[in-house]
Amino acid sequence: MAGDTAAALYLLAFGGLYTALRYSATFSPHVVSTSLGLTCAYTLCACATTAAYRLSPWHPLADMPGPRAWHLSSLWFSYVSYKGRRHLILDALHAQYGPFLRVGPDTISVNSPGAQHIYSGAAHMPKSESYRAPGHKRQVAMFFKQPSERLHTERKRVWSGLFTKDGVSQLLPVLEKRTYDLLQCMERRQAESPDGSIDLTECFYHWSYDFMGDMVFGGANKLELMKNGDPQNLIMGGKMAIVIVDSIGQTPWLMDLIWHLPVGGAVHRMLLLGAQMVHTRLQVKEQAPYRDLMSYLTADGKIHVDDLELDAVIAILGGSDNTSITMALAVFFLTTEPRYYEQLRAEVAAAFPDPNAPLEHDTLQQLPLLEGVVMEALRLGSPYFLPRVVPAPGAHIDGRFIPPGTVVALAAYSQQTDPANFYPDPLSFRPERWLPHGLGPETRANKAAIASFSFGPHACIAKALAYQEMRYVLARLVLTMDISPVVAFDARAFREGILNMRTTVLEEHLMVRVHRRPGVRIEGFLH
Ligand code: HEM
Repeated sequence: MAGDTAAALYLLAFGGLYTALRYSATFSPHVVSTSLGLTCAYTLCACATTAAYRLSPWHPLADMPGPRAWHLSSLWFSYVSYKGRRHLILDALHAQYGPFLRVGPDTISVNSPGAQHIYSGAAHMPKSESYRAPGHKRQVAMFFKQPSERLHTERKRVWSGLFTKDGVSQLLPVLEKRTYDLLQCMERRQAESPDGSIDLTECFYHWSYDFMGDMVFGGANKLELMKNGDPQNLIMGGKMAIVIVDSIGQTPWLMDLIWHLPVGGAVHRMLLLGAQMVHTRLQVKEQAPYRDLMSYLTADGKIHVDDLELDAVIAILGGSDNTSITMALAVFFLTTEPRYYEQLRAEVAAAFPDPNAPLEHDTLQQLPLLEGVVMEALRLGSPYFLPRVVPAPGAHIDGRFIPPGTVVALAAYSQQTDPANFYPDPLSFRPERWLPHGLGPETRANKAAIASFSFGPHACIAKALAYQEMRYVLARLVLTMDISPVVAFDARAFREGILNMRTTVLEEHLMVRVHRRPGVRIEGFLH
């Protein structure tokens, strides 16, 4: 039962009790306090019985180790998720308790390569309730959680038209234009800034929103964040919506309640924005010279407009958030260890001696250090916790039986920093670990352990495009710009302030100075 329905029934029961006492033959003047007392007593009994059962040896997860307090209620895990250091806390707890860790009454985290099976098609594990659309929304999808595997496959097939080789190749001129817009935006903001510095992450956020606006709506919504800034607070509003779903969503009944409170406003606003954008796009007569996502979704007229709105939100958020933050982290690591910036430039410049030349993707993906930079930024920057539900009659992970109904997720960060997979210096940004000679004869760089795009039928639909975007922008940046952190920049504080709640939130700004390289043209330069 949804949390808000349960709360309504609770109030109804209280009202019923009050009415019964009020009009009973043995009427007492303390009818309100008696009703309240009885309701509280009932609540306490219900909580105590539930808590006792969750801690008891009869609970199906009784033999799973983990902090006892976390077994009592999923509220702990919601709180830990909300604070943004869940991946670090889980990592420490896995080190203490082993690969299987009970993190809630019905939830476990698994730190083992075998846990990738959770996401495979063969496991048939649906996304957990944390992905469910709150507020009894009619739509069939929230963060791509469809009610059945068949509906999910059907919807993904419609989307996939855009992500074929042909679909993506149409977007490349747009990517190139938006990247030149980014370079101009960086220079303009720097010239306008009183201390001559810019927040590079913000520039990347704005770039990715503008590019997604083109990709999803053919530019019909004219967001133009790089030009106009973000007066509607789209970026932080979108992030807040993800944070709420990823943290409070771990306690689904609470999510249903939050939906009706002001704190759920970020999710409401995001859905409203999706609705407005779809509406604008559907009104536009003149289409873009390439196929946008909406053209695929509306092609056969079968997808309900409510679902179009939700898909638009998924595309804008999913498509802009991860890419921009991965690039920001890559530049953070490259500029705090400038030898990497120089080495990367040397590699890219050897392949493209003219900094304004078109950057063919086939060449970009052959550049080993560029690949290493992207892989390291993904490895350290995507500590996701993606919960799935074990179907009946249960499942085996690494030979251990997991009862049906258990919510289970891979401890991605622990795998991505495990010395068994990445050695030496698993916690450091070392792009050369991906090169043929790596970091010496002992090097381990286990690509299969990178869970950044997840696995199986729900894996990221845009993985190839995302790689293409990141390679393209990073290559163009190093070819055209010198970038250095401002003198006061504290790299340690920046790294410690990287929070993750499925979206990455930075406590510190990535403040840099940029200088255009000699011979580079930016204004009006397009192929
Ligand atoms: C560095 C960039 C990106 C990363 C690291 C990334 C990561 C992921 C991950 C981990 C998932 C699985 C989520 C889950 O199961 O809860 C996912 C799914 C998804 N991503 Fe991405 N993503 C990126 C870029 C993009 C872009 C550019 C788009 C474009 C719209 C996109 C669209 C989607 C969609 C639609 C899904 C749902 C797929 C499904 O459930 O079948 N992503 N992504």
